[in-house]
Amino acid sequence: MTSPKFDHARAERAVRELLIAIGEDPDREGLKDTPARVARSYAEITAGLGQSAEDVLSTTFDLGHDEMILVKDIEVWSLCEHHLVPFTGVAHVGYIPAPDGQITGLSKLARLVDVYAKRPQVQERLTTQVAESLVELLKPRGVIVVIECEHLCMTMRGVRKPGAKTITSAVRGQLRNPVTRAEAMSLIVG
Ligand SMILES: Nc1nc2c(ncn2[C@@H]2O[C@H](COP(=O)(O)OP(=O)(O)OP(=O)(O)O)[C@@H](O)[C@H]2O)c(=O)[nH]1
Ligand SMILES: [Zn+2]
Repeated sequence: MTSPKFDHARAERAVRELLIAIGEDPDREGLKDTPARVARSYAEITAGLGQSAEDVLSTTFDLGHDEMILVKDIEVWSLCEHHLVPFTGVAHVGYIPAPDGQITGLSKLARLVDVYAKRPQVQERLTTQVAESLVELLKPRGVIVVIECEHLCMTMRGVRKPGAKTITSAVRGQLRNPVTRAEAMSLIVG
């Protein structure tokens, strides 16, 4: 779902301007449909701007499960807000349900990552937003979010260090307890 704020005509004009700025001819055969294509592509990769955590965490149910639930290796594609090039990797999202046992669907954790990844972002904020929205909406006893990404702004340009990975975490509630945290980390790393 595209963000309602997305202005296709303006995005097309901007891409046309950018092509001119880099010394290209936006009217040559190969480029004539590019502004519209790039606009559609940006609508898709910034679709999270039109979504909220409430949209995806509205389905909850009570399974009486009171131990940690962890979905690991959720693919992440986000957009570095400094250079507008991708950063990509995986997110691991775990929580210990609230005492009333309310849990959400497993796919909703992956959808939540996308809500905050599909927009101009920095990895630290992405990590915190996923954790904070789980705290707010599921009222769990604990949350752990670990994200590992490669930033193309560090690979294809600038410092040019392919393979460098940035790892960020946000840990809340009972998962800050060293024993529980170590158990979660062993599941993530193992
Ligand atoms: N903390 C953080 N930094 C990021 C992230 N994505 C990109 N950056 C950094 O943002 C910084 C922007 O630095 P600037 O000096 O303003 O830009 P620049 O001249 O293009 O920097 P270089 O990338 O070093 O060439 C760079 O160090 C990037 O590596 C992120 O998700 N988190
Ligand atoms: Zn960057």
